[in-house]
Amino acid sequence: MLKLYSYTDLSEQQIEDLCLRQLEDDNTIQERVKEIIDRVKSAGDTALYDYALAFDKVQLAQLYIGKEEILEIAATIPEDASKAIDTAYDNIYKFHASQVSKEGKVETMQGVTCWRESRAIERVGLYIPGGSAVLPSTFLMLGIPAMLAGCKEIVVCSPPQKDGKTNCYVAYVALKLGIEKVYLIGGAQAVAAMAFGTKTVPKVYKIFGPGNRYVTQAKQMVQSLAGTSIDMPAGPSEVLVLADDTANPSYVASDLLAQAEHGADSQAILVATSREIITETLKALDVQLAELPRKEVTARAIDNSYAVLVSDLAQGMAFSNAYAPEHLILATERFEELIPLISNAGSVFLGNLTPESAGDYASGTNHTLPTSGFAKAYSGVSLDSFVKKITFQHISPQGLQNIGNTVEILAEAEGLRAHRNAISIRLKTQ
Ligand SMILES: NC(=O)c1ccc[n+]([C@@H]2O[C@H](COP(=O)([O-])OP(=O)(O)OC[C@H]3O[C@@H](n4cnc5c(N)ncnc54)[C@H](O)[C@@H]3O)[C@@H](O)[C@H]2O)c1
Ligand SMILES: N[C@H](CO)Cc1c[nH]c[nH+]1
Ligand SMILES: [Zn+2]
Repeated sequence: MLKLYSYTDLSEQQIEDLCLRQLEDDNTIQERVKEIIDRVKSAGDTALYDYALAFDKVQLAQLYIGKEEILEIAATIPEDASKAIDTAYDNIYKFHASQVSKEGKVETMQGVTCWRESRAIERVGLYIPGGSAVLPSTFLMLGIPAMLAGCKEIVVCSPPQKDGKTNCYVAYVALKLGIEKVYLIGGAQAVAAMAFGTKTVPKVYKIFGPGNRYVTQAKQMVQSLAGTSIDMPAGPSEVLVLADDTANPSYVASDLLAQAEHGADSQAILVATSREIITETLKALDVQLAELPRKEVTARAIDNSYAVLVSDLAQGMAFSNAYAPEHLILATERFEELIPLISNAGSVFLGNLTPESAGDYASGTNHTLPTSGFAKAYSGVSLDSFVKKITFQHISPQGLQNIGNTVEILAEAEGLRAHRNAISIRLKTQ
């Protein structure tokens, strides 16, 4: 059952506390992940085989499946599933291809020209979750922009399944993306392997992808331990639904449950402008929950969630901005007027016919998004995440005359004579 709060009765501190995600056991997780990272760093592949046995309960013969096996496994995909993947692929491709942009050159002063060019990050690592559910959709969300950006080496890790392989959906996506190896490695050990490299797993410059708390913690740790860059902390899924009396309570309940079913540490928050919407949504939620195959785990996430009663939509938006949800659903016909009020959210779903599941799989936007309040400062994955922007400049003889003295004076003001000289020597000889 969802706990219920009334916004007007909450103090600022209580709102802040409500916006904290479940943080119990953080120290234990940190210690365990550090141990895993250290062991992968020192023992390499041996550690990876050991962890596959310990956590995924499989004795692997090899740490990856190669081209032949990918082809064989992909061939077993049911036809309706391959068609659905094709459609999702096309939409995600179209949306991310539209993000390819070229900036113009800018003459900041006559003869001084500056510009930026994008270059792909050469070696990237993609983590595809596969613990409680295997997520080939994440493979599309990461693989398509990596390919569009032109990344030369794309290393893919996903936990091995019970048969010591990956499933036909992941294999089919690998085939579509032209990826010839899928490493059968999950959790913090996969992140460590890609960050430090092992005999089998190539070291990468940047690691992408969502995952459970072990994966997310490991990504955060390898930034300082291995100097590896990461996309963002993309941990347990969460949703905040802001509903008014134009919402359909059954739809709202289905959206809350959709994110709750990801895992017990997921959160589904209902913010509503009337008690009636909350009551009706909770009724629908109970009915729908009882029918779900993952009802135990989903119910645990619901226990970890709550509803907030607000006086109007603007107050609801204030709470949403404080919470900074990974997904924000505006279950109201008045969504247009709320758009300018949104300051913190990973991805937003507008109106009563736009379920968050559409974005999870197939509409085109990326589903790898910041959780735990990180939407206050991070964006979700996009094509930009896979490139660096390099700046260029060129100065002509006229430009040197125009800018020279400014640089000389500023260098002198900082007491950096050699900087000044690099200009003066040129001015004298021109
Ligand atoms: N934020 C996003 O963009 C986004 C997108 C998709 C999924 N998700 C989230 O990704 C997560 C996927 O989690 P998952 O667990 O199903 O798969 P996962 O692949 O992230 O994790 C599975 C791995 O965790 C490791 N592990 C499990 N128990 C462990 C333990 N006790 N100690 C050390 N390591 C352990 C194992 O190595 C296992 O292979 C969910 O929380 C889901 O909500 C987030
Ligand atoms: N909702 C997840 C992002 O938080 C993405 C996903 C994949 N499959 C289903 N859902
Ligand atoms: Zn989802």
